[in-house]
Amino acid sequence: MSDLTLVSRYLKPYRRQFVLAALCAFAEATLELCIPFVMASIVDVGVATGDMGLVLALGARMVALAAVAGALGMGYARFSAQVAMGFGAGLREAEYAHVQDFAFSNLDDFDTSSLVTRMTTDVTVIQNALVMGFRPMLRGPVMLVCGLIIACTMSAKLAVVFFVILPALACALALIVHHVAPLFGSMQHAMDQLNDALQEDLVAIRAIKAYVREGYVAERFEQVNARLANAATRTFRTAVINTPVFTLSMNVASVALLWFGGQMIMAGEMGVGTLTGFMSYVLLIMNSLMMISNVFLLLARAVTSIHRVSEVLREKPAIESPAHGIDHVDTGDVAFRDVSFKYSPTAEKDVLSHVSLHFAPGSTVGVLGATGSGKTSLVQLMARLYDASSGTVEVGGHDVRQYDLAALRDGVGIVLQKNVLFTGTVRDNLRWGNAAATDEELLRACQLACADEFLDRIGGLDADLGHGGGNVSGGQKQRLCIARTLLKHPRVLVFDDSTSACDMATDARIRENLAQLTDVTKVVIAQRVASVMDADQIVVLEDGRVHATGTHEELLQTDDIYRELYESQVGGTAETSAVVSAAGPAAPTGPTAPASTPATTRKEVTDAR
Ligand SMILES: Nc1ncnc2c1ncn2[C@@H]1O[C@H](COP(=O)(O)OP(=O)(O)OP(=O)(O)O)[C@@H](O)[C@H]1O
Repeated sequence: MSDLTLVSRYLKPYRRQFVLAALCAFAEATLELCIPFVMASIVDVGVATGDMGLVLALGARMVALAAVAGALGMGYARFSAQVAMGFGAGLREAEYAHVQDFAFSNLDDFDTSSLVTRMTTDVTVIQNALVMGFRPMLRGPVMLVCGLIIACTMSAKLAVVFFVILPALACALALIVHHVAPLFGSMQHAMDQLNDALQEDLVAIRAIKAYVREGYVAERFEQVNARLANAATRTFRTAVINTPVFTLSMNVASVALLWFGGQMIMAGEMGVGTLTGFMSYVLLIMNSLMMISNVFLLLARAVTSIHRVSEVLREKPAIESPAHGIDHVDTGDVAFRDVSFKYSPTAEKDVLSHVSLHFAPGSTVGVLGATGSGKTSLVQLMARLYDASSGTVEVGGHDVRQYDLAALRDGVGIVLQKNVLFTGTVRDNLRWGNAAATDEELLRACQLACADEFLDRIGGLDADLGHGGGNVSGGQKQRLCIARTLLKHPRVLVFDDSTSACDMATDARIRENLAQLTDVTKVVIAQRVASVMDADQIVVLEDGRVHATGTHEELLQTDDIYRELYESQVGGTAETSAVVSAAGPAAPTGPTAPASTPATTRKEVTDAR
């Protein structure tokens, strides 16, 4: 019921059309009820007395009634379409807007494909229930009650037939609806699974081809497709039983009425016209029951969808802006104070454990650690993409929870590990960072991110990046994503392995350029020691804990993990490395490539391919 109240809120803008549609349906049903009555008079009075004038007058009345009923039916179609389509659009919009407010943790709770189904198929199911169910929902009870009253007035004796057959039919239809309602739930779930498989396979179609796994994914798709087909077959196999049950009841009622009615005519208790009119009401009454059962079937399906849509609308965003939050990040000072974090409150183990760190404003901080050690989790807390489970994360001297979310995320610019570009031009994409940026500002950001090196080749700021940025290479995509974040002019800039697809020389040039941003704190997560060895501070994470912090030289001396990483990537023993390090990182194997490195490197050519 609460789901229904929640969803019906989106009907409010269409109240007028809703009432008009209801009035049309109601009036149409009432007029239709009068028609058999007039028909009985034509036969019993007009034909019986041979009064042709009366027959014609009553006939004209029947035609007029039918015409007005038809016009009302059209009125209903128009208003109900406005209600259903407007309501559906409003509901989809509300779901979409609410999903935009979801925190990362909310998104972890819903599969993308399920969200898609809930915004499309489920809304369509509710719309269909409105368009197809509203009219019979109003007409059904009106026709049933009025039909029974009129039938009783015509012949109370004959109407007894209804009181035997109708309860039996009602019970049978109720049983069918009761049985079929949960089946709709399983069918929608199977639909989610199909969408999930479809989405994953289409997104990964290139990888599927590269690994020659077409056969495997086709088989997997066949399975989910068969599951949906089976669920739908089970559901509709049961749902359609109401048609033969209805036909059977109808035929039994007709035979019984003809049998008893015939005897009554022969006994002179009833006229032929009355029986003819009565038979029309049989059809009307049975039809009304059929309508009501169909409405229940539609509603049973719609209720499942309403519940699924309500689940989305009810999901409370895990992270929200505080009222009157701080609207600007003033400095790039970052502090983690005894921070622990896990993705789910029920998870046994913390992903980050008692992390305490301080990054000075304007400094460069490198974050290293094995995969899964918690690097991404650590930096996500700075922009409040997730909230720490305990302890506090401070940016610019304030707890991140005190900031207005938009202000915080403008102040802490993250180039995510799984970065994305969108359909559109380079300019459109860069302006995600700053909608008001001029072309000069866009080009300056591209220069800093070393994206200017390929920009002319792909067609400049007007180049079309294609769907998901598919027209550029991995390394080029990363550089455009860096430029986009730079345009936000953040106080803290976070690179989550954001240059992994760039060659070493480009990586070094980007770092050199970013070093010019002296008032910006730069936090660089990297797999390559070379990417962070110039940093003011390097944080080594192990299994969610801070294993060590220090400069490159300090860590070489004191930290086993760092030393091993350095030796495995750069080569040499700790002693020789210390010598190398003492000699400066500009050694041939170091990170800073000669300034004369050609703009287009072997790696980039490979990327472009
Ligand atoms: N959305 C999530 N839900 C649940 N667990 C997660 C989620 N994201 C990451 N984890 C888990 O948290 C741990 C730390 O992951 P995180 O991504 O922070 O590591 P990382 O050091 O950045 O790894 P990598 O270098 O591979 O990117 C891992 O064990 C991972 O499985």
